[in-house]
Amino acid sequence: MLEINHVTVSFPQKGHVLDDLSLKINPGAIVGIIAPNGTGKSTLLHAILNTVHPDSGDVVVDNLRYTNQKTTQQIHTRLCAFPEQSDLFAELSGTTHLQLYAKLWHNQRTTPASISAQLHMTDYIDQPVRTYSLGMKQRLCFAMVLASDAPIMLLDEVMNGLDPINVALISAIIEQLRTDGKLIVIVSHLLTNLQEYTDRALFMKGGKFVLDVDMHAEQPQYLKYTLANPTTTQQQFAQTRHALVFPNGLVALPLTDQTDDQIAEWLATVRPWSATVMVGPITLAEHFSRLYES
Ligand SMILES: Nc1ncnc2c1ncn2[C@@H]1O[C@H](COP(=O)(O)OP(=O)(O)OP(=O)(O)O)[C@@H](O)[C@H]1O
Repeated sequence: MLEINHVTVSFPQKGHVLDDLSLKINPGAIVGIIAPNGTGKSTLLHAILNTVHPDSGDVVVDNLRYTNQKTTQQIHTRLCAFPEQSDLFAELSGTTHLQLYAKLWHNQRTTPASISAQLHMTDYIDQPVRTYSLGMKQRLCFAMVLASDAPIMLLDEVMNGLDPINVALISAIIEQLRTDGKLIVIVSHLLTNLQEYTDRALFMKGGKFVLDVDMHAEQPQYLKYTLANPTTTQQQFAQTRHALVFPNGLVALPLTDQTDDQIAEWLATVRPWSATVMVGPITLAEHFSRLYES
């Protein structure tokens, strides 16, 4: 289990990047951390790894805290962070990188060969990394996390630079990791992709979690439509129905407690106004727009 208890981190001239942040995650869960650039997502992962030391609060991994070298080592055998491409060794092969991670984390469950086959890397895995494209290096970085087989995986921008086929491949593997009981914290700007597999989505703002979406809970339904330049009548219609109005022109009328007749009436009203009218929950991308776009 991973616990973050009242963690505050500040940097000179930045103030609190993390402000009294708390979070508890059980194994077998994928938690997405969402926020615009420069908000503190990576800082949170660094605090979990203890590569950034909190001003106050603490991180607890399976009841262990970063109190001394021994507990730090014990925690670090349980955690594996997605490496930066700049950490790769240009002259070493992908296989050597996988062997290194497997050895450091004492992985006896999977082999570099099975991991490279799973990620369709077999053709080039024995070539030196200097011959890899950006996407090939990105896949190798993910393969290294798999090679660790650590119970907790911290994935910062794992999908960066990947084509849609590889995004789908890695997404499917992440879902399988959850089934295997891994605890995964993922930072990503691909919100439609996160929507498919996260168990929980946490939105950060001002150093705090401002929205915590349980993706398995029944999501409230909305009648959603888009108005580029709403008239006064259209604004009043939305206002009196307690609509959520988004900066990109999306209007969402809450359907909770509305009768079928009422919904049919609203549909008939808004259909001539907007080319796209639909019923559904607020998506992660829509939450993002509402929270961060001015
Ligand atoms: N070591 C540091 N020293 C000073 N300021 C830092 C340091 N690390 C991060 N920051 C600042 O903290 C803030 C949050 O940075 P962080 O990298 O955590 O953001 P992020 O949400 O991960 O952004 P991105 O989506 O761009 O990766 C930024 O303003 C950044 O400049």
